Amino acid sequence: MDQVKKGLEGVVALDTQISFIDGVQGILRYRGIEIEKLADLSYDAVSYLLIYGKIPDAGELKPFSMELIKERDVHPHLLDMLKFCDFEHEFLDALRTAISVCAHFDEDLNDISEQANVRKAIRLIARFPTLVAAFYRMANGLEVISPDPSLSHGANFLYMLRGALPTALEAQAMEKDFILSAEHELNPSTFALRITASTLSDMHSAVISGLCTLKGSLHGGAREGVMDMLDDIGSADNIAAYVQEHLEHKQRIMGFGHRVYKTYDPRARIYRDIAMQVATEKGKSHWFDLAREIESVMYHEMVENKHKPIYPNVDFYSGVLYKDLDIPSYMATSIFAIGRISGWIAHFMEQYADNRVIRPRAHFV
Ligand SMILES: CC(=O)SCCNC(=O)CCNC(=O)[C@H](O)C(C)(C)COP(=O)(O)OP(=O)(O)OC[C@H]1O[C@@H](n2cnc3c(N)ncnc32)[C@H](O)[C@@H]1OP(=O)(O)O
Ligand SMILES: O=C([O-])CC(=O)C(=O)O
Repeated sequence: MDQVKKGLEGVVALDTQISFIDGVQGILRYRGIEIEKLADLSYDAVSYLLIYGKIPDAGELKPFSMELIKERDVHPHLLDMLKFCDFEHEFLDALRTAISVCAHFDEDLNDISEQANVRKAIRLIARFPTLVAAFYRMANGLEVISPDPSLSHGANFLYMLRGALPTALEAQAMEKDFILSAEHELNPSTFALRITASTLSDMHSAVISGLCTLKGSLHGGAREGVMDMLDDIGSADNIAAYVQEHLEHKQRIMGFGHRVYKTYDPRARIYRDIAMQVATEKGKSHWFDLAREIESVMYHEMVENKHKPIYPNVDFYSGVLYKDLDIPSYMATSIFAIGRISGWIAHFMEQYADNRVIRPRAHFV
């Protein structure tokens, strides 16, 4: 039997047409298009691209967006049931429960035909933001706000969260956040989802596998970790001690390092720009400045210790952006999932289109 690669490092498990990463040069493409070019599109257009393989023209985008808007509402009974969720912790747990309950309301649940899968996909993409915003309102004793059909995916999310319209820049930042979070080849949650799909289980079940896997602090949960770390560090004077102590005890600095990127994560650079713009608009650059300083200290610590540099990943400046959008850290992973859902759907469809059950071997010792 072949030698075991711990953590499957470098193992190529399947062919995909959905995204491409060059981890040495720091290149990420969705369906052949550089992430830098996609960040200015709408989330609806990028979701269409991921699922159907092409950037939609106006005649394709409009009906797709209309379908998404039509499906934003969630059944009031569902919200009633969700009141029993524990909102003290990461909302990911509530989202996982909500998707499980949504499955019972979905008339197509066990229909695994392509047409039914498209209908379920639209409903899932459309309802993730509604659910997460509703949890926030319920957790804080506020009235749940209905979606506004005139707003984009990102603007509508912030509106449902706050009960007030975001600025144009905030709305743009939220759209970009969803786009940058949408897809990343065979990351752990997508792999988990594809394994579930490969058994010909249904879409809701596969998405729940993705959610459960995204939650971990080495994956999507690191975004919450970054936000909490910024709070723990508090001010620039504390950075060096924090970083040195963590490295000395072999503890991870959240939002740094990546299995595939050996250079700067291209998404982190885009997040850095948008986080800076939002901080500037709000006239409060504290978190952004602190993050820049953490990045610099990390770099110098690595150089001094003759270690390979460890760069910020997608979770670092997204965490900073959320702080400047006044989003609490316990929402971070569930907001990541709002973006990631369209990538998950694309992988679910790709797995179904040319399926073989995913079943590797283990080496008995
Ligand atoms: C959406 C996402 O999932 S992006 C990733 C989000 N996760 C995080 O930000 C958590 C912090 N980062 C990490 O734990 C890791 O970098 C991971 C999980 C992302 C990747 O893990 P792996 O590919 O297994 O990297 P591995 O653990 O082999 O690390 C390689 C070396 O870099 C060090 N290293 C990697 N990341 C970090 C970090 N964040 N802080 C400190 N040291 C780190 C390791 O200690 C190891 O050092 P060594 O060679 O001296 O032993
Ligand atoms: O690809 C990975 O391993 C993790 C990651 O960056 C993502 O899921 O966006």
